[in-house]
Amino acid sequence: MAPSQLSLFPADPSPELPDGLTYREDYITESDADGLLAAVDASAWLADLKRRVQHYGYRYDYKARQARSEDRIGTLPAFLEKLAKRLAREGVFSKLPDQVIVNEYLPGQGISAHIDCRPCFGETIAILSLGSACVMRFEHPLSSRTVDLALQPLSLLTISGDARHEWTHAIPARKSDLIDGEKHLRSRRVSLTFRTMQFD
Ligand SMILES: O=C(O)CCC(=O)C(=O)O
Ligand SMILES: [Fe+2]
Repeated sequence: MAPSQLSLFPADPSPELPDGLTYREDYITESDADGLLAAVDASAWLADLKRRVQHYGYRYDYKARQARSEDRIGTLPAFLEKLAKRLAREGVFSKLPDQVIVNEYLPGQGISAHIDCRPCFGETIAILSLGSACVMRFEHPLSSRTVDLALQPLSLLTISGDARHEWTHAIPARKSDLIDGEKHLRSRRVSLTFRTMQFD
């Protein structure tokens, strides 16, 4: 079994990741994660959604479901710039990511099924997970296929291709997940989502 499949939710005995998804465990170390969480927690949270978020680079407008050039906030802070540079250097992105959203999920919080804004953001989305594990659900609306993937802390998920354009992703709003057949109570999870802005 490929390492990327070890944490797949075993509802389907031979689940296959959607094309365009990559999942890597231990992308960062525990001490990197501690440093990132401290930096995030020293920054201001926006509390206008059900979950708290922070926006960097460009502000994302949840009502209009877009970010535009006029939504520019500024350059990424050093703690995110360092990761953005690593992601570009390693070829995860073909150019330096310039937009980051930090999401905080307390037990019971989630994000509803969506496709990240296609005209605003480039081909690749990269999500770094900190804190609690949680299940992300991918759904292919045309075929009704669903794939549940457990995102472990320190892991990096990249979404591109079919997974970016044809599948939705969501984090069910619940307090526990079934991971490898075992009930896993959620604690606080913080994710960092890196993107590249795309302008017409
Ligand atoms: O928090 C996550 O892992 C997913 C975040 C997400 O899908 C988004 O911000 O578009
Ligand atoms: Fe998303």
